[in-house]
Amino acid sequence: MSRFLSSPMTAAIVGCPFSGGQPRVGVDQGPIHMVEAGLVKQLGELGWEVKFDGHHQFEEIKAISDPPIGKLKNPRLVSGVTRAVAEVVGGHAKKKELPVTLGGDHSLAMGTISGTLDAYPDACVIWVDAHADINTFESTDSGNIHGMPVSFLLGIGSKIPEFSWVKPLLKPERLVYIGLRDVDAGEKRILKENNIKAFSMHEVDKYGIGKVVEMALDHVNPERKLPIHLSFDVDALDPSVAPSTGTPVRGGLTFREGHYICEAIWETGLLVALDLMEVNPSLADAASVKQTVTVGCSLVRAALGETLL
Ligand SMILES: NC(=[NH2+])NCCC[C@H](N)C(=O)O
Ligand SMILES: [Mn+2]
Ligand SMILES: [Mn+2]
Repeated sequence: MSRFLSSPMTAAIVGCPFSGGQPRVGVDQGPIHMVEAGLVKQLGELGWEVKFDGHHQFEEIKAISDPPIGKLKNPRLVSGVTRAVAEVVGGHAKKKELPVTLGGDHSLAMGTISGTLDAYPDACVIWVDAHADINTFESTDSGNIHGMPVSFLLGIGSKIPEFSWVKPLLKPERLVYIGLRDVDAGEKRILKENNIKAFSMHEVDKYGIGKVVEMALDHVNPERKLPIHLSFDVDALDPSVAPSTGTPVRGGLTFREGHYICEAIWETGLLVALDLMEVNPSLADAASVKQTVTVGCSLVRAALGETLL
């Protein structure tokens, strides 16, 4: 059941083979692997109409010359690609379809969330990740834009002309994190200064995942009536569960905790967009890759209504 989607419910798979927001090759192969693992068919079996137009090639986006801006790497490429993604995701959302964006690196969320907020200005964002991805132009150490999309969406940090298309439509009180455990010092300051609610692994341990999801929803969606964008970085899961990802951090969510989050969000009936990011099939051995791709697909199914009984 979903309050905002048309029936029959349509899921639009947005395949984004993109790696320009971080340095490790291979994350662009994530969406291709998830589709090849049978995701389209699996969602069909759950009762969804599934649209899949093939993977985006971003052919129109050529960053002929893309020197760093400050520390930011591939800025024009990331801007161009995420802008195209925003158009596609926003278009599906306006048609009352559920965009399911497969990454690719998490800089893509600059596009997906812009698209969602274009269609649903009052949407809230649940960001499930080991990382806060909220570095600004000033605070980033790595210069990898996949560690920065949230700051652009909030409109904090120096404005960069190349990213002027990103409207700062996300309000800090409409954002909540679950799963954090590797947050840069500058990011901790930004979270505090902007009063952003975050449930780290410490809170998951302390309260249990059921209570954490409930508290997260109470914060961003107290009356349970706002549309929800779920942005899930597969590195939120423990590396023993999802090893094939570019920035693994130990001490993460268990298989069930990850799935519980997806199931509980689906149960709200408020989901309007989903991202599944940072699956990198070129890191680790074949068995680990298969495990990570499989878990990526099952998280998507859980968020789209698959139940255990
Ligand atoms: N989407 C991710 N996996 N992000 C990792 C970010 C790591 C680090 N905080 C950085 O800014 O570079
Ligand atoms: Mn991450
Ligand atoms: Mn991330």
